[in-house]
Amino acid sequence: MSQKHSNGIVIVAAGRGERAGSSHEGPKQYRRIGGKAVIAHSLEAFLSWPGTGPVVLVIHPDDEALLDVATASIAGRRDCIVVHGGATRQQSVLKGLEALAGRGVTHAWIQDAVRPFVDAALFDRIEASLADGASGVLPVMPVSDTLKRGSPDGVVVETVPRAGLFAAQTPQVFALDAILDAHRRAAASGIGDFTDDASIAEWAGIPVRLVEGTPDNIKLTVKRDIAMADEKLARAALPDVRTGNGYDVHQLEPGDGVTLCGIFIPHDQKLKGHSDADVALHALTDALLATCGAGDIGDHFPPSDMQWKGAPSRIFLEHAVRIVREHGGTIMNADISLIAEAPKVGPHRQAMREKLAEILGISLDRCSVKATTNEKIGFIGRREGIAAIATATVVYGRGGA
Ligand SMILES: Nc1ccn([C@@H]2O[C@H](COP(=O)(O)OP(=O)(O)OP(=O)(O)O)[C@@H](O)[C@H]2O)c(=O)n1
Ligand SMILES: C[C@](O)(CO)[C@H](O)COP(=O)(O)O
Repeated sequence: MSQKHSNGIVIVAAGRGERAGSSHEGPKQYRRIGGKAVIAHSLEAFLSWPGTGPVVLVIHPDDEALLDVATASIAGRRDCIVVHGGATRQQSVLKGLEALAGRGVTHAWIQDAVRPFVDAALFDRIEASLADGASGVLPVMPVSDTLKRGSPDGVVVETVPRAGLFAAQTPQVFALDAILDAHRRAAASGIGDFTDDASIAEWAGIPVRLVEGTPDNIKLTVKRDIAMADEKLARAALPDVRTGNGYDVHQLEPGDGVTLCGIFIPHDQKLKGHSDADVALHALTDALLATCGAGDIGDHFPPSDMQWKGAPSRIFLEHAVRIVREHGGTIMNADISLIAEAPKVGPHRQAMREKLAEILGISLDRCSVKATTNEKIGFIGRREGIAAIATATVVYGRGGA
């Protein structure tokens, strides 16, 4: 059954974070991870989601200034309602729900400020469950460790079957009237040891539907959780730089010239191959494809396919450039080493670099061509073939490859 609803958000942030230990930044919800306070991550996740209505921030009376600093740059922060919490999470949630009442909200989304990795995909799953008529929704992750019950003196008492057991996350979402009533009744009855709102709903007889949580949506509880969250965000902010390499070799035979890096060089030999046998562009094509795991030149242009007979190798390279761009890549640099006894590459090097710059669509200083002989050793030294080694550097955008 589908029903119209409007969402009010309660973000509880009035705890003291004793298990995480103290810091000069204040309790854990004000600690900076990835350059931003934990509570700012959680708040931004909601404010950037279109389904969000009024937001209540439940804070400790001592933390007004910390909240202002932590959320100063967040658009929409000034529209949030700020109330003071209580001595327990349960009491803080009740204060937040009371602040939502009378604001035209049908459903309350109750969120721990200290779950900074909550995401819009989870909101959408919850929303779908509400639209389907759920009166309460709880995001959960199945428990994956074997569970033991221990005695106070540290001895295993029993193994608890884990089938059907889940770890509860937030946001936990309920019809506002029902959960507010349940919280009020629990408080009036002096029951103050509920650690989450789904257990209050359970106590009050409100059916709660499970939806799949998000593995990353962890609660920052101890010091190590905060350090790991910070490292995770620091890693995510690093540019995604990838390097690919490629190698190719073609045999020489009597002829009138070779094409290397797209430049024809008159010579008394030619390179034998299905296409124009430009080893340099072939190696670079492989290097580019390697940066996004897109196979090699043979996968894209099988030698058995007659349409590539005598083809100019720039079309292979252009294809690789397209694939890199489709994966969100920006080519930063291409470097080719040619290994040939002859012809001399030096006089053509500038033209080769210009050709690479044109095909790759990057500046000349990002294109390098080098050459070396093989000191008359081996098949290259005997002028039986020419080889090329290429390296490409590509930066991929987040959400790209
Ligand atoms: N009196 C309280 C206690 C907790 N919370 C909030 O409830 C969430 C989850 O609680 P928890 O991780 O237990 O936080 P703390 O109570 O701060 O941690 P600790 O138990 O280690 O002191 C946190 O966002 C916390 O700020 C709250 O609003 N009011
Ligand atoms: C609400 C909660 O995050 C769900 O897992 C959890 O119960 C909070 O527990 P805590 O005792 O306040 O850490």
